[in-house]
Amino acid sequence: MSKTYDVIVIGSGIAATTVAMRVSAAGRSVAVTDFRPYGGTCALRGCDPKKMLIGGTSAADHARRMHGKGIAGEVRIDWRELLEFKRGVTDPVPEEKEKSFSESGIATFHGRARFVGPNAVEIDGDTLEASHIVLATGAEPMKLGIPGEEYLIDNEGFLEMENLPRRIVLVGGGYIAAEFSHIAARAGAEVTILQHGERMLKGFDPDLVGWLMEKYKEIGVTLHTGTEVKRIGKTGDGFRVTAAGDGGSRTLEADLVVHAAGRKPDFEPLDLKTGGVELRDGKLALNEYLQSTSNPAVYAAGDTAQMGPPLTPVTSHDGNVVAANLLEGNHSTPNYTGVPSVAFTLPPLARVGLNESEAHEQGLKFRTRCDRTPGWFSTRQQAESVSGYKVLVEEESGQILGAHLLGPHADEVINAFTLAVRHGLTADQLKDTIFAYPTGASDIPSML
Ligand SMILES: Cc1cc2nc3c(=O)[nH]c(=O)nc-3n(C[C@H](O)[C@H](O)[C@H](O)COP(=O)(O)OP(=O)(O)OC[C@H]3O[C@@H](n4cnc5c(N)ncnc54)[C@H](O)[C@@H]3O)c2cc1C
Ligand SMILES: NC(=O)c1ccc[n+]([C@@H]2O[C@H](COP(=O)([O-])OP(=O)(O)OC[C@H]3O[C@@H](n4cnc5c(N)ncnc54)[C@H](O)[C@@H]3O)[C@@H](O)[C@H]2O)c1
Repeated sequence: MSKTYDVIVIGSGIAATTVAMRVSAAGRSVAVTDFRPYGGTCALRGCDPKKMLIGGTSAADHARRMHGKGIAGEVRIDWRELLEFKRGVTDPVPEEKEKSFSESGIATFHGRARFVGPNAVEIDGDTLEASHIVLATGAEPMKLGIPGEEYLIDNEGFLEMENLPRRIVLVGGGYIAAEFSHIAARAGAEVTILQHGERMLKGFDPDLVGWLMEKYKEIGVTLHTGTEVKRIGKTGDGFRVTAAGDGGSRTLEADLVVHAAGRKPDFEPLDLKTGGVELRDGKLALNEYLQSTSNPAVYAAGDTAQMGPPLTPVTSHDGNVVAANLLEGNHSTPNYTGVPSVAFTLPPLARVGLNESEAHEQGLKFRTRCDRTPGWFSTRQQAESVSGYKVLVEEESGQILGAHLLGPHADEVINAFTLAVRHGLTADQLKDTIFAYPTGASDIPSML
């Protein structure tokens, strides 16, 4: 027998939670399902567990930078203890999340949903029907289509490994490679990154990424750009990674090989065709209200919608848009202006708004302020050696078009620039703001 709800939400990450809680609070009957423990990528396999590990590595890194400056003695990371510290925060999430759904009157299911009709899904033998179905199914590591792919561990495996292996190879050179390499190298592993692009972190400003690369050298991370992984083989107690690059073929021995080569939604298990949900260029075909153009009963939010950048604050923004449209009819559209992004390296790298090539492409007239700032108080006080900024200001309006920051406080200071970019503040308005001193934000007027 089938069960009927107003809304079925597939997934239990931030996008799903935002929709389910808001719609249920408005009195609609809601069912949620996930085939993994409840909580989604950010809380269980992404942002939060990663930041827990970075907390430990950053404490050790800071102590090492302060060596001979008032801090004495060797600092060592105890991986097992750090993992336990992380687990203390992340392990309770699934139970707490399910409890909060149940307390809100949301029906909870555990299993993979697939469409059995335009308004119906099947979950482990149960058929659920609803006026609306929300896809909040996130993204998965991309298939690389190379021999030995099965030997790769993904973000989930890395963030759960019991022991830190000696030699780690990361396949890819984006966010995950940038952050995991900094964690592993600080914790004592020999890390190599194999990146098929020309440089790391292609979404970030090239000059600031170049400055950050000095840090990679300093902490002993080996980077091979222009290098594509072709095969992974098993050896007696480890793996052999074969890659091809400009300089020919390269073979590396490793104890662990990590997937850091991009993520995308996995639509296959959902049987979208049966649900009447069409794809366009491999993405869900959605209108501006995040509603399927082929099946109006279906909406999508977060990484699976692929409308904004695949970042946590975007997933909750999408979730709010979908919830508003479900409750009051289509009227809300997402606004992705000024979404900030941070690579949590040590020090962190951050951006918001346009970079120089995007501003040129839009035909904008702008001035750029850019400098390295190792001599600034905020950097010296942290015993850091690498920091800098680039800020783009539109000539005529004086508005901040984009900000790119590298340094000990970049991950927090970017939020002040986010406010400026999203709400059209001018450089003069930011300059006229009185920031608390001595903080990272008190550097802002000197960047304008
Ligand atoms: C290692 C890592 C670090 C990250 N760090 C950051 C960061 O620092 N800051 C940031 O902003 N973003 C970060 N991100 C990105 C961020 O985690 C994602 O953008 C966000 O979690 C996506 O949320 P979501 O709700 O769209 O999907 P998810 O949280 O991925 O939730 C989707 C859920 O749907 C379930 N599901 C899928 N298909 C089905 C099905 N058919 N039936 C039932 N359930 C299904 C999945 O099991 C999953 O739990 C990171 C990502 C990774 C991988
Ligand atoms: N701090 C954050 O906000 C954060 C942190 C981690 C992940 N994330 C999210 O998760 C997503 C996935 O992260 P990611 O680092 O896996 O992807 P990414 O898209 O950031 O980077 C993937 C990189 O792998 C390279 N690559 C692809 N195939 C390759 C191959 N066969 N050999 C060598 N290199 C290859 C690509 O050129 C690319 O540079 C990101 O898009 C991001 O939105 C965000």
